[in-house]
Amino acid sequence: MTAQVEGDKGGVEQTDGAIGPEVFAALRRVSTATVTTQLFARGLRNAYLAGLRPLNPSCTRMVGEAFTLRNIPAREDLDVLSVFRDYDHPQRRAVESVGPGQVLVMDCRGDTRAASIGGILATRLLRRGAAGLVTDGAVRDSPFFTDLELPAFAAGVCATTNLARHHAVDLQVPIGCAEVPVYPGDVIVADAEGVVCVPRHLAAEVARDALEQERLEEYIQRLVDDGAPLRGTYPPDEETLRGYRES
Ligand SMILES: O=C([O-])CC(=O)C(=O)O
Ligand SMILES: [Mg+2]
Repeated sequence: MTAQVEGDKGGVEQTDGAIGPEVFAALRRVSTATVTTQLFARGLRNAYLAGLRPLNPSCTRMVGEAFTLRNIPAREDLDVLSVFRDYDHPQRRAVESVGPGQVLVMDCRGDTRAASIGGILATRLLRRGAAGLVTDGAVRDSPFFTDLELPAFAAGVCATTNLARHHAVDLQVPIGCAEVPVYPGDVIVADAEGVVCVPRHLAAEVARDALEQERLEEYIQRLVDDGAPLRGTYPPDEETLRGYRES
């Protein structure tokens, strides 16, 4: 694994070890659109978790390491209400294991016919210091999520409890979420547009180059807003780049 330290010009550079806080800080400042372009430039075209929407539109900014939970289809004889008497049920254990700053990412195989989590468990995640939650299934208690100060992204809402469709099996294994591969420790980045998964080993360089892309695009945006045509401006030719460097 690689990790990152603050570069001498305020950027981020790779070293060995954990992901540095400056990488998370940089990713918090850039859009998911920019992050997908940086991943695309590195050959990764399937990083955006299509179809997931924020449950609280005023609480969408989320960056953190993925903590994964895998569900398989439920079975009537196994998935009954009494399983929750076991506090170590994998769904409950997942909630009580997510660390501060981590994002709980749940694989529900895109099945929104039952919830994957509800308001009480989400409140517990918030109190544990989680950065947020992501599911390619549904949530229940969705009106409660509208005001919850926890970024939460789901493919739908459904009043039915998880046991009807989902059998939680594994924590911290590679999963598919909205058909995107998510490995434990990958960096999840979200904004009002949705959720992107950044492979852990790319987090630092994507953060660095995304910041630079956004600076340049802000400059281009201003030029276009002032009436500049696309030709020569977007993408920028040498003259526009010179103007940007001198700005
Ligand atoms: O049964 C569930 O999915 C859990 C639930 O409602 C909650 O956390 O409030
Ligand atoms: Mg509930």
